[in-house]
Parts: sequence; structure tokens; C-alpha cells
Amino acid sequence: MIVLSGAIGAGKSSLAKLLSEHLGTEAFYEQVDNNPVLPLFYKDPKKYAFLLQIYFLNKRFESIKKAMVQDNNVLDRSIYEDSLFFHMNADMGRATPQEVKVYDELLDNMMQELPYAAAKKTPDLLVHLDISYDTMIHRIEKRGRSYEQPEQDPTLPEYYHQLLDRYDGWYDDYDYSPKMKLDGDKYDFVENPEDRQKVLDLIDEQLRQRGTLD
Ligand SMILES: Nc1ncnc2c1ncn2[C@@H]1O[C@H](COP(=O)(O)OP(=O)(O)OP(=O)(O)O)[C@@H](O)[C@H]1O
Ligand SMILES: Nc1nc(=O)c2ncn([C@H]3C[C@H](O)[C@@H](CO)O3)c2[nH]1
Repeated sequence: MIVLSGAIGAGKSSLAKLLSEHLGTEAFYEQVDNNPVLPLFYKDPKKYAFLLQIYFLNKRFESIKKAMVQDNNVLDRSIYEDSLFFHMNADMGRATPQEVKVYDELLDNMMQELPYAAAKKTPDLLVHLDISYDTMIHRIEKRGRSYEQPEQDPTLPEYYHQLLDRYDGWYDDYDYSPKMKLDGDKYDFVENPEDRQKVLDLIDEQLRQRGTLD
């Protein structure tokens, strides 16, 4: 399984589609447009942070179990980033210490089940899409989900800055699997065919080194 990581608007869903089509495998997308809790969270984060986290954890676990059955299936975001989001929100006072404790213990418990519930416990490769704040805002505006727009909520720019800061440390510390970082500002793999080919070549090279691509 290949896992894509990156902040909001980094290009994970777009790359998941491209990469899975290129490899002839299946992509598993994050539950966003059909997620009933996400708009509630953006409206009232303090009330809904914990519920949203349980929602994502449940859906993520389900996706991992399905994705792990075949080499090179592509997962749009890792279970580890869910925890990054929740701990950041908790540090902002949007979850209680008790909620954090319940979440951490539940996550730990579920991770212990993974070798039984799925073929293996960790991804074969993590592909991280690194983006700047300006790119993030540009993409958020381009995609146009209303509840993510900074003009809807003046606290969102600070939330996005904090998220990008956390992601930097998170990627450096990540050691659950082999990893690679792509410059998401530089490569326009959505509109530019040359950039698309370059990104696919870079990922193929890593997969060949790991022995999951001939
Ligand atoms: N490398 C890229 N170059 C140009 N545009 C991009 C690139 N990646 C994504 N986009 C555009 O940015 C927007 C967000 O992309 P996408 O939905 O793939 O991001 P994401 O990482 O899955 O976001 P989220 O975590 O919020 O679900 C889309 O409009 C997409 O077309
Ligand atoms: N609070 C919170 N916790 C998560 O685990 C999480 N995962 C994703 N998201 C939000 C970011 C995008 O708006 C949108 C799509 O990624 O969903 C999250 N928000």
C-alpha cells in the first residue's frame, strides 16, 4: 500500500487518482464531501472536534483494511495524520484531556489489530506532498469548499499556518515506513503532463527500489 500525506489542498486526492490509474490499482479516498460532521466541525470546532476525529478514524481504518489486500493500492492520507490534526485541535482547546486520552487509547488499540485485520501493519511507501502556505490557500480557493474559505472564518489562516508547521516536524519524525517528499509547489501534476510524468517516474523509482514494482 502507498500512502499519500500532506496538508489541506496538497493534492493527495488528485495524485491518488493519477497514481492508482498509472499502477492499475485502486485508490481509497478520504471521506470529505459525504462527511456529515466536517461542516459542523468548521462551524463549531470545540463542539465537534472529537466526533469528527472518531468519524475519520473509523473510516480510515475501514479504508486501510481494504487497501492492504493488494500491493500498490493508494490511500489518500495516513492514519497518523488524523492524530496530528486531533492533537493540534486539542492544543487549541478544542478537545478535553479526557477526549485525547480516549482517542489515543482507541487508536493504539486499533493499530494493534491491523496485522490481523489487514495483510500488514504499515505502508510500503509514504509519499509526502509538501506545499507552502500560499499554494495551500490558492488550492483551497480553487477547489471552493465553502467551510474551508478564509473569508468564512478569520481564524482559518492561523489554523492553516499551524497545520503546515506541524506537518514539517511530523514528516521529519515519520519512521513507520520508507518515505519520500515531493515539492507540491513545483510540480503541477494536475494541469501539466510533463510534471505529471516526472512525479510518476519519481514514485516508480522508489517502488522499484522497494521491490513492489517490476
Ligand atoms: N500539483 C498541483 N498543481 C496544481 N493544482 C493542484 C495540484 N494538486 C492539486 N491541485 C488542485 O488543488 C485542489 C486541491 O487538490 P486535492 O483535492 O487533490 O487536494 P487534497 O490534498 O486531497 O486536499 P484535502 O486534504 O483537503 O482533501 C484541486 O482543485 C486540485 O485540482
Ligand atoms: N479536524 C480534522 N481532523 C482530521 O483528522 C482531519 N482529516 C481531514 N480533515 C479536514 C481537512 C480538510 O478540510 C478536509 C479534507 O482533508 O477534512 C480533518 N480535520
